[in-house]
Amino acid sequence: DAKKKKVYNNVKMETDPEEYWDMIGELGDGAYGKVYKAQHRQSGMLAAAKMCRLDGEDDLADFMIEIDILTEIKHPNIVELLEAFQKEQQLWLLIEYCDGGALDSIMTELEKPLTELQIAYVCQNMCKGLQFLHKSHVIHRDVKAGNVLLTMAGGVKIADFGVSAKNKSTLQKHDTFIGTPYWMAPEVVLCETFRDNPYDFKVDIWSMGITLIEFAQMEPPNHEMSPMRVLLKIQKSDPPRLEQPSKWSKDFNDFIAKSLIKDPQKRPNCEDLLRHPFVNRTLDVKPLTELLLEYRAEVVEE
Ligand SMILES: COc1ccc(Nc2ncnc(-c3cccnc3Nc3cc(NC(=O)c4cccc(C(F)(F)F)c4)ccc3C)n2)cc1
Repeated sequence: DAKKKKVYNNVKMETDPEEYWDMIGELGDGAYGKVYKAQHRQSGMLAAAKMCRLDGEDDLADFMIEIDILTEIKHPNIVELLEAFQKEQQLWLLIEYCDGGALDSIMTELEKPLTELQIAYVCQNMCKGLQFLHKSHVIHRDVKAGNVLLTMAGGVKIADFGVSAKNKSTLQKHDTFIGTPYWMAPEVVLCETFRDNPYDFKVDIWSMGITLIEFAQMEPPNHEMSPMRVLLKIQKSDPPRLEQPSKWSKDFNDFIAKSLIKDPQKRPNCEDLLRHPFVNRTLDVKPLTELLLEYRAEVVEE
């Protein structure tokens, strides 16, 4: 019988994106496939376009998890899916282009960490984005500076470049860990208590706490250790702290301590954290736009 044509309402089936979009540059060539900078011919709108190969029968169904998440989640602090195309064995995802790039690349390029005011502004926006994700019953599971995108206007957008959404359902596939261990919460490391755990969204709060240390020190805690050693350390040691606490405000140190509470039941959620004095105040976008102009100057220079 004719293969039942699956209807994917968010995907333009059997359509070539190049009918509407010009590929004007390359953004990266990661494990997931090629990513281009694309411009919409009609509107001039910019996008990041990722082409994924559909080799297996169930590949499209797996990518549909990512497409469904991104279609359903519309929030100023989460990257926005503009369009998705399927053409033969290719799936194209087009995401609104964030012209500031990823925060880990910005720190690497400028060879310096963020200031406390820049961290507070980014943290406030990340909390709002994560709050929305969690309210939509989506757990990110790989929060880190490399998954935070900026726009030159000072927009902060949570993305996920790492594993395909398929691995979002479980952290393990064929018993290999997926995702980077340095940002992993203790309960994830323990794992046996992890499945069907009502507090599993709290893993993103821990990873955000680790990401704040990464913003302040350019690297996550224990970055000098091997991934395997880190898993044991996270599980058995006290929560990490800033290396030089006296260099930072009491509020910043306290916010990190609360995000890095080992017991997920005692760890605060995004609502709780948005009431914390470190982020519960009017924060100017200026420190971040200054950072972006420095970064823009640096990149142009090269
Ligand atoms: C090297 O310099 C730059 C300069 C600008 C940019 N800007 C930019 N803006 C938007 N997207 C990207 C991007 C870069 C590399 C790979 N993928 C990118 N975006 C992207 C993200 C996704 N998916 C997600 O971000 C995603 C997937 C699942 C869940 C979630 C979340 F939980 F956050 F909602 C987010 C799918 C397809 C694409 C093309 N890059 C990046 C690097």
